This record gives sequence, C-alpha cells and structure tokens, in this order.
Amino acid sequence: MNEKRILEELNVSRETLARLEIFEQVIKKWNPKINLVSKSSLELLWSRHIADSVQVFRCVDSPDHWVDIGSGGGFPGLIVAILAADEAPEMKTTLIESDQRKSAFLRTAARECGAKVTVISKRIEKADPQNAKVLSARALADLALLLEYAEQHLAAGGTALFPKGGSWKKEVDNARQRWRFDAEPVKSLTEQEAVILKIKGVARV
Ligand SMILES: C[S@@+](CC[C@H](N)C(=O)[O-])C[C@H]1O[C@@H](n2cnc3c(N)ncnc32)[C@H](O)[C@@H]1O
Repeated sequence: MNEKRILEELNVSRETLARLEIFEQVIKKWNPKINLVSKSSLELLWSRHIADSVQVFRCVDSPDHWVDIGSGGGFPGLIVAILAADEAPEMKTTLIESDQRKSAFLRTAARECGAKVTVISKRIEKADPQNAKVLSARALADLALLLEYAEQHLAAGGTALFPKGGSWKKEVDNARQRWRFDAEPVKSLTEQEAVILKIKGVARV
C-alpha cells in the first residue's frame, strides 16, 4: 500500500486511482505471458512505473493529441490516457507499438480501464506522421534517434517529453552534433539524477 503513497503527491483523484487499480490487475495477469516489465520491477509497479508515468503527464498542459511511441506495457502512454479519462476527456491519445502481443495488451487494458486510445501496431518509422502536440517515449532509444522520431511525428510547435537517466547531459551533447533543439530538464520525483527532458524546436543542424 505504501507503494501508492507517491501518487498523493502527484494529485491523482480517487476515480483515476480506481482505474489504475484495474490496470494493475490486467498487467499482473498478462505479464507472465508476455513480459511487459521485469518480474522484479512489477513489485514496484506503483513507484517505479505508474508514478514515473504520471509525472510525465504533469509536465505539460493537456494537449489535443498526445502520442506515445514504443509504449510496451503502457508507460507512459496508457497511464497518460487513464489520467486523461478524468482530467482531459477531449484529449486523443495514440500509442505506437510494433509488437503485436503488446499492442493487444494495450487495447485490452485501455478498454478495461475505461481509457480511450488508438493503438498503431507498426514500427514508428513506418507509421503515418501523427502531428502530435506532445510526443513521449520512455526507455526506447538514445536522444539522437528519439529526435528523428520527433521530426516525423511531432507537430510544429509541439513538445517532446523523454524521461532520461543520469547520463542525460551526455545524450544532449551527442544529439547536438546533428540536431538543434531547446531542452529543459525537469527533475524526476521517482529517481535521483533522472530527468524528464522537455524538448521543443527540433531541427536538423
Ligand atoms: C524497452 S521497451 C519500453 C516500454 C515502455 N515505454 C516502458 O517504459 O516500459 C521498448 C518498447 O518499444 C517497442 N519498440 C522498439 N522499437 C520500436 C519501433 N521502431 N517501432 C515501434 N515499437 C518499437 C518494443 O517492442 C518495446 O515494447
């Protein structure tokens, strides 16, 4: 139960908490079959994965279209859609995940939690440009490759949100060899040294 305490800090409503508890049941049912998160981190589902995703949602005002790429077990994209069900019901959420079984999980979990999502079961590079106002990706690729995905799927004037670990500065420096962008590091509440990179104005050098 203490595991959930961090969600109080993140202002999660009772209704959203009830939806997240359904998500917990669904991921625990599917995980042994398709390995959505490591067995050890499943024990820390609330602090390690859910709170980590909620703080990404809290980084921006809700846009009209949020796109999460490489969503896997739904972090942060499906958690974003669950929060939006109560906090931003007009927001459209799209998840891009190439693995068919994970896509099936994402559709099922969204339905059971009462969250509205469109799941595109394709490789990010092959999906039609999404014109996202907000684009997120967690544990997917290094920043230079994420910026290529942003070039393809982020609307002009949109914001990319990429949670990154302690080596984020090195990734930013490397990416600047090929890309121009503004990056604001937002300190993570769930992990020391980690940040959520809030990126705008992506253009090739
Ligand atoms: C390491 S997992 C991270 C999942 C989730 N974002 C998280 O933080 O737990 C990366 C996910 O991205 C998907 N993926 C990797 N490359 C992809 C691509 N090019 N197009 C679509 N999905 C991709 C994988 O199938 C996998 O589910």
